[in-house]
Amino acid sequence: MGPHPAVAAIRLAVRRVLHDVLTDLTDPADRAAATPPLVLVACSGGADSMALASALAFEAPKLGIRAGGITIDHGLQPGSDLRAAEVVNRMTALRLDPVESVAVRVGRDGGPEAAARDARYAALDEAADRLGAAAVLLGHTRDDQAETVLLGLARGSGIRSLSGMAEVSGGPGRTRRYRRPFLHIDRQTARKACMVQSLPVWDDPHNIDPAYTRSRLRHEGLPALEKALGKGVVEALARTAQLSRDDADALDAWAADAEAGVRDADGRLECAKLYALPPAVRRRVLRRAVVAAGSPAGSLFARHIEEVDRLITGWRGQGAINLPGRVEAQRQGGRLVIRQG
Ligand SMILES: Nc1ncnc2c1ncn2[C@@H]1O[C@H](COP(=O)(O)OP(=O)(O)OP(=O)(O)O)[C@@H](O)[C@H]1O
Repeated sequence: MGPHPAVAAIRLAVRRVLHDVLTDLTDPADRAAATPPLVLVACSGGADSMALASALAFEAPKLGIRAGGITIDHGLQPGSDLRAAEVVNRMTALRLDPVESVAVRVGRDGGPEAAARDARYAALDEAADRLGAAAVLLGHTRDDQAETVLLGLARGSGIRSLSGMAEVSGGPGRTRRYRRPFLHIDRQTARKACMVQSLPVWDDPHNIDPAYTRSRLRHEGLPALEKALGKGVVEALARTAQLSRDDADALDAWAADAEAGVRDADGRLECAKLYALPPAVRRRVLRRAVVAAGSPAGSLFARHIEEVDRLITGWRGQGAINLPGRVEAQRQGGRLVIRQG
């Protein structure tokens, strides 16, 4: 008898990703540096990442891959170090090796969720570099993706923010470090896979704390939407993410091409040529120019770009616009001058 369908589903998802990781290791230097290659799972001890850890432990040896695990202790609750130690034990019991717990100090920038995430990814990057990992697997599910799309929609900042999380994304110097094998797997399946394999899971109290936006969305928002629109809404939102990502990538590529055509010999942006571009492309060209001038991409919001755009489409002699990172945008003689002050 084969494994339970939930276990088969998570294993297949992980197997596919491990094949991709091996395909990406085409650089002979990479292959030589890490033989056999190491893949890490980022494990919180929750159902999603425990299911992921179990599937990685099962599939990796069959492909000649070493499987390890990292858990991050955010130090946000009393006893979090003991819990991290317990997660290490659980990963060790799955025969992952190496297994580590890394304690981080969570700052305050951008609210508690964002600060914890920043600290977590910095620690995962550091661990992956130090251990020479070819990839780090994350346990985000289709439900997480649906939540991310809704959060993006509520921000009102365009299709890039509707495109949710990528199946493959980068860290510093590594464009394809993070992999999300479960983006097409629902949370129930991950939970079921843990249950039938008798894997103990730890439910993060933050996930049910109504003080957190994502938690409210998970426990109140999405169920209300499902009630109103039907059960397929999670799947539809996840599909929206994929379609939006493809559209956003295409528009970004268009904007990269268009940018060269709207600069004059001195590299300044010509307002008349910008005006002639479709708004979606023009706003992207402006965003690229503002980021290139030194504005941190993470602090630049749609409203900033809209204001710069009004120098092109709503020109009535307005003054310089101040942007994050001490960048200034100003219209001068039919040209847009964007520079750091
Ligand atoms: N403390 C942590 N240590 C290591 N990895 C983590 C930690 N917290 C989150 N992750 C990684 O990020 C993924 C998404 O985490 P998040 O908290 O957003 O979702 P979740 O649904 O609570 O996941 P899980 O059920 O695995 O805890 C996790 O599946 C895991 O891979």
